[in-house]
Amino acid sequence: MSTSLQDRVLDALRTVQEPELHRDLVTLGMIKDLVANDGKISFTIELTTPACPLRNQIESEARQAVSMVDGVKEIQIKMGARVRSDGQNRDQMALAVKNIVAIASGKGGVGKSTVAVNVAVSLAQSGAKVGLLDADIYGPNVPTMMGVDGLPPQPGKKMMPAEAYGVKMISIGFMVKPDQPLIWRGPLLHSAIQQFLQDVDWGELDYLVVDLPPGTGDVQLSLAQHVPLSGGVIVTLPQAVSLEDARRGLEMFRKLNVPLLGVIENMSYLELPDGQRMDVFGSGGGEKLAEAANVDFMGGIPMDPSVRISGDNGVPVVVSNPDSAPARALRGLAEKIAAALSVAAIQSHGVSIHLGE
Ligand SMILES: Nc1ncnc2c1ncn2[C@@H]1O[C@H](COP(=O)(O)OP(=O)(O)OP(=O)(O)O)[C@@H](O)[C@H]1O
Repeated sequence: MSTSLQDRVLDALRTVQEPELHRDLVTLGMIKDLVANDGKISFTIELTTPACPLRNQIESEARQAVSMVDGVKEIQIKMGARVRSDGQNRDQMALAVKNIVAIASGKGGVGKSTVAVNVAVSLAQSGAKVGLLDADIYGPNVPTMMGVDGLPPQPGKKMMPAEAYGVKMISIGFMVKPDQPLIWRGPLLHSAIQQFLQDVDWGELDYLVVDLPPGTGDVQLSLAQHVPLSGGVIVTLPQAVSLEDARRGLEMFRKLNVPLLGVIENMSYLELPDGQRMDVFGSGGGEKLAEAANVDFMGGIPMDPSVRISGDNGVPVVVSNPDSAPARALRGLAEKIAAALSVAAIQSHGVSIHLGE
């Protein structure tokens, strides 16, 4: 019995792997609206994130595979994206958020907030629905970096988040006066976080990025415990410190049963006017940390005055200087985080759940 053209096209697409998820496009439920009509084939490839850097590669491999099928005369491929959820049920929190990722660091001043802000804005620029929760009680500087003074007018019962560069944003800094020392005791902090998750009108989000306070102690641990996280990322400097950092960062996420998605190194080097690179903070720390923690080293961000100036001016560097080296690095890291979240989502509930969706 001969198989239909449609079935043969599907079989061909089963030979095309999603390079990051290591499974084929059909098994991952990424092929939608397949029509085979008189040799004319059309279908949509639904990527797991709009921030997928491999979109062209996936499209061309799919086209190549289908073009080999007997009887195919014409191929039309549409590229789409639907961010998969990590499978956690957040309904009881009335939170329609598919993935929550925490940005953490072993110590202060390493650029954790800079990474959180630019990753959130990059994901929004790619077309995803993104929120940013600044939970850094020691230095809530996300509003400054996003150019936001405070909350918008609050007409209804639910708290409306601020919004900038396509990202919905809320900060623990909105809850204190500028010069008030930030003394947050456990219960107060937890109720603030609870409020941010439950009482804020986030709407539907693909990604909620959480800027944690620096450090991996009890405060961070208990704070992160109150947020149903899909994964965590650690930001570090290249200094050869910190097997200790790695251990503590790893411990923190492990205690929470949260996948550590990877390590990001900030201020990796300074590019001098003659093109040479200066290792201001040493080199190799990020990779060592990742190796010690047995997680992915996601990459480094160069040191560049434009990053600080952009942060101070409230225009993140991926917006103010999109073609600069740090902006390109930060966009690449956003793509890596999105990919790692896709992998974690697929691993958390297998692939079968996607097939009928
Ligand atoms: N790659 C970079 N190049 C130049 N300056 C940078 C870079 N990354 C961060 N900075 C600057 O370093 C300072 C600290 O960064 P940031 O506030 O993001 O760190 P943090 O780890 O969140 O600090 P905190 O411990 O206060 O939360 C900021 O002024 C920021 O603009």
